[in-house]
Amino acid sequence: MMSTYKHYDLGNNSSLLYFEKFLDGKHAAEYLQSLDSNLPWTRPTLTIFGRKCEQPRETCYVADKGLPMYKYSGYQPVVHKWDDYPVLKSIVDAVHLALPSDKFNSVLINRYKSGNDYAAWHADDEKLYGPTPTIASVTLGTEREFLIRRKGNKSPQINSNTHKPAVADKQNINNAFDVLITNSAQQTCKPKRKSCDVLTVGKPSGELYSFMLKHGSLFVMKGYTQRDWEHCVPKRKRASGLRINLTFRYINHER
Ligand SMILES: O=C(O)CCC(=O)C(=O)O
Ligand SMILES: [Fe+2]
Repeated sequence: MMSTYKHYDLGNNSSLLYFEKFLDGKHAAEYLQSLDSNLPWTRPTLTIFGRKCEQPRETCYVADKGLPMYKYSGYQPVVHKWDDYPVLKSIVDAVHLALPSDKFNSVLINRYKSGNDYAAWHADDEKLYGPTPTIASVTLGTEREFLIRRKGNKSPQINSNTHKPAVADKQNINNAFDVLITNSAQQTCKPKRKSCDVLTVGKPSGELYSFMLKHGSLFVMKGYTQRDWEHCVPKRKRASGLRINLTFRYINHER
C-alpha cells in the first residue's frame, strides 16, 4: 500500500502530507487489535497551570535507549522498549519506507476509547525535537477529526462574519490537556466540512484545517508546523469507537 499522498503547503516552510491508504485493511486491523491488547496503557495525571487533571485518553511511550527524556504537561512517561512490541517495529519500518529522508527513534501512542476521549490544542514543540521536526502520525480504528490552526489566531473566523469564532478566547491554552473544547466550538467547525478531507476556513488571519483521519492512514507534519501551528483531536459524542494513534518523532541526541 501507501506511496500516493496529498501535500498541503501551509506557507512559511510548514507543510502536511496525507497518505490515506498507508496500510492495507488486513494489517491495519491486526495492528489495532494487537496494540489495544498488548501495550501497557496508562491514563496519567497531568499538571496544567498548577492544577492536576487526568489526561483525557490513555498513553504509552516507546523510545530508543539513552535518549533525553520526553516530558509534557508535567508528566514524564515511562520509556518502553521497541523489542517488546514487534508490531511497533513493523509500523515504524513502514513509516521509514514511506518517508525515506526521515528517521524516527521514539513514538507516543494515544488510545481514545470513545468519542469522549480527546487531545487538547497543543504543538509538539518541545526543545528535544529541534526547530523543524517531522512528526509522522499513524491512525488505527475509528475515524476522528484532527484540527490544525495557526498559533496566535485562537479565534479563527469562519467565512468572516457569517459564523461565530470556531474557538472561544478562553480556550487559549497550549498544552496537552483540554477541558475547554466546547460543544459550540465543535458545532461551529462541523457544518462547514465538505466531502473532501481537508477544509480551509477563513483568510490568513484565521486558518483552520480539518482532516478526518482514516483507519490505516499516515499524516505527516513537517518543517515549522510545530513552531507556527497547533493541533487537536476534539471530543466527538457520536464517534463512539476505539481509536489508536501513533506519533513517531525523532529526538536529537548529539550534544
Ligand atoms: O491522536 C492524534 O491524532 C494526535 C495526537 C497528538 O497530537 C500527539 O500525540 O501529540
Ligand atoms: Fe501532537
